[in-house]
Amino acid sequence: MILGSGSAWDTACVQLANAARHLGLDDGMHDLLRTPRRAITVSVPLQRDDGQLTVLTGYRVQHNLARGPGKGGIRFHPTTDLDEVKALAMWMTWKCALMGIPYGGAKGGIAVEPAMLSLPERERLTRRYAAELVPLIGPEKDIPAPDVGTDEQTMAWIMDTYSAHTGYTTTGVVTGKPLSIGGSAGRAGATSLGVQLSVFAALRETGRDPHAMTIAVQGFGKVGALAAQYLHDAGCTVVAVSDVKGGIYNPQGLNPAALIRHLAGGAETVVGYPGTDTITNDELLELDVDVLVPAALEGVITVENVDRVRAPIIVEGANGPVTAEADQVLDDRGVLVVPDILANGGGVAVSYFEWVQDIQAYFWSEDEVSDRLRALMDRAYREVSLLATTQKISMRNAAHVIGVGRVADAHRTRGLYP
Ligand SMILES: NC(=O)C1=CN([C@@H]2O[C@H](COP(=O)(O)OP(=O)(O)OC[C@H]3O[C@@H](n4cnc5c(N)ncnc54)[C@H](OP(=O)(O)O)[C@@H]3O)[C@@H](O)[C@H]2O)C=CC1
Ligand SMILES: O=C(O)CCC(=O)C(=O)O
Repeated sequence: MILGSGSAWDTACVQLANAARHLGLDDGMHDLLRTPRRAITVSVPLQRDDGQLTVLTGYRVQHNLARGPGKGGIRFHPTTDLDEVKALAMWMTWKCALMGIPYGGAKGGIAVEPAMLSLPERERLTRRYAAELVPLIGPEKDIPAPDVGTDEQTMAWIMDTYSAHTGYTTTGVVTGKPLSIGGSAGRAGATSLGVQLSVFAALRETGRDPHAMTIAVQGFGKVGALAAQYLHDAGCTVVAVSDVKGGIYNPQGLNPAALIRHLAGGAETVVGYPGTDTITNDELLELDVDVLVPAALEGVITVENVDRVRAPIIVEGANGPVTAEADQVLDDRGVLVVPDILANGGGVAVSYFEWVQDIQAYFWSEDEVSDRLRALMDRAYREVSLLATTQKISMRNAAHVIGVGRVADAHRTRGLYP
């Protein structure tokens, strides 16, 4: 195992290097797979509601396009930078290959705190950023989707801005759109459903009874909130959840649906929810639970805290929550880590279904979407688990070996590499 410095980009490069070594890839192919195909930085001027002009920085990285158009979310977050977006784009490449969907990997973002912007400011910012991306994106080129700090409305503005440039409505340029303009049934909960299915697959594999399981979920956003709800609805006891302001804990279990309603009713944070103790995000990661689901940001389990992480199973709802060094420690300790590119692959899988439906202009029922998602998740989990068991490698390494191997194969088959 090769170790790195702890940044998302370093972690992604270490994971690639481990897979490349396992696959016996030569240095040229390894370089080709590491290097982003395109990386663009754009300045995004934003006129604030008070008339002031602020210039923000946006990014879009198309990491690899060998298997199809770029695919990946757009993040609005204050610490977003080019290296983070490169890492997230690389993970999208392996994720799409692992899920068996015909895309390359991409990701984008703007370094901004969206909570500080009014709705009209968010719209102006999104449209201006989208206008800068118009030459790069499109249903056959690169298809953005929501990520941290963005949502269905953001996708609607991007779709509209793109369509205004092309001169006709192009629904397939983004996924994760509202249903009324070509979104797919089931996309909003798809990542979370995939996380729940991954948790259950890991429990089955290790002979654990879901009804006896305690679970902690970090992050109560688009992924974390519904993952907590689906796990609760499926019989697990969700004892802790958190957002950026902190976490809440009740050893008897929380009711995620009631908590979601509490937030929809205007509460700004989960902290202070009646009948719960307040804990920090660090404390949540270190709880004595059966399953830990990090579903916020990358790099939260590091060499600094990994020895205090007690869950025997970690299912990565977030991208890159465990650094490469911490991952090695967990592996040595026998912790079962279901890696991000598998565990959260349900989101991009249903994004693929949305794009297919947009292109056909023919839409499926939620049951059809959910059945197809379950089939893709099940196949991907079984492939990773089988390789991990037969080759005696971690689920992380196995997932990367499959994803990286498929992309390398696409390059060889196309003849871009001898
Ligand atoms: N959306 C999707 O379909 C997919 C998302 N992912 C990944 O899942 C993760 C979460 O994404 P998503 O749910 O969409 O994002 P959201 O923006 O919807 O939610 C993020 C959540 O994390 C919380 N959070 C932010 N910063 C911190 C922090 N420093 N410590 C603890 N909690 C924090 C936020 O709190 P607050 O609301 O208070 O800011 C919020 O609850 C990301 O890693 C993303 O890349 C992966 C696959 C698909
Ligand atoms: O739905 C998509 O296209 C991408 C989702 C995403 O950004 C991710 O899987 O990390």
